[in-house]
Amino acid sequence: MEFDEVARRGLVLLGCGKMGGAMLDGWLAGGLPASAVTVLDPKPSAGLEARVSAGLNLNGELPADPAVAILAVKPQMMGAALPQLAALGGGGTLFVSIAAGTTLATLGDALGAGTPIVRAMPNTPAAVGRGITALIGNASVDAAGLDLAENLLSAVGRTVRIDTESEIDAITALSGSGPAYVFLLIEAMAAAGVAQGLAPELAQSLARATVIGAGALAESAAETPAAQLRTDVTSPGGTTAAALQVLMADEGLVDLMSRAIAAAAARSRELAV
Ligand SMILES: NC(=O)C1=CN([C@@H]2O[C@H](COP(=O)(O)OP(=O)(O)OC[C@H]3O[C@@H](n4cnc5c(N)ncnc54)[C@H](O)[C@@H]3O)[C@@H](O)[C@H]2O)C=CC1
Ligand SMILES: O=C(O)[C@@H]1CCC=N1
Repeated sequence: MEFDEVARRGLVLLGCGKMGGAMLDGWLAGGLPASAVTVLDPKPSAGLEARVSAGLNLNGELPADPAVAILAVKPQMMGAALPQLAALGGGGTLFVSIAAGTTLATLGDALGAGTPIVRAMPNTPAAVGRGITALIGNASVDAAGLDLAENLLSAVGRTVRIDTESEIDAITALSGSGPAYVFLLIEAMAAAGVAQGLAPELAQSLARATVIGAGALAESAAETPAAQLRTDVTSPGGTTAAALQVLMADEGLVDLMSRAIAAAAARSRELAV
């Protein structure tokens, strides 16, 4: 992407943990100069500290008029952390919050009337440019502000604009948290392989390669419904059918996933303050 305006005016990142760090990696890999980035984080990782030699401003003074400020602290820390950036509110700096739960109204109250704020929900595959981020702006964000947020987020994967803020709870539960479900699937498949007598290392690499390969196939066959891709694996009376009888039974994976995602969405609503 073109980082011109962000490179010229600067980007401030409040909180550089797993998700802030994943996005930062993506932006730097995409050509944003480290010297354009100011990170505020009381517990910087060693990897982040190593970027200081490339010009990244770590816990130093804020730029006077940054193009964008990214809020990537935990929702529970937002109230304590946000005052550090309050001086940038109400004006030309676009705020982009990726915090689960925290609403546009809450952020607007903290940052002052007229502050352009985009609420976004990314996921950690952003670190390798394969994230998916949903975003929505408040009433103070104009078309250029939304474009800027979308440009930044599309530098680390795909983006989708939404019209209703409350959809973010379900999106957080599905794609924000979703990578964890896939990693658990790898763990569960590997453990099941070990239970069937495979060596742990072999089971791990088979499980991982299977999920990676299936993901790539789902991507290359984007027009084919997942149900068809599943059917393609399933020989009548064969091994896959035997497994799917277990996974697709009442209270099987579909029911379990539905309950898991409902729990995550409920937690997202609880985190709303
Ligand atoms: N981890 C994920 O997969 C995703 C996380 N998110 C959201 O991203 C946000 C961050 O989550 P993670 O990166 O997982 O958490 P994390 O705990 O890895 O990172 C949070 C960072 O904030 C820093 N921090 C704490 N207090 C601070 C303060 N007063 N000022 C500046 N920095 C401060 C911490 O030192 C830490 O590095 C959360 O709001 C979460 O809801 C959104 C989508 C996905
Ligand atoms: O677990 C969480 O609350 C955050 C939001 C989505 C992914 N991680």
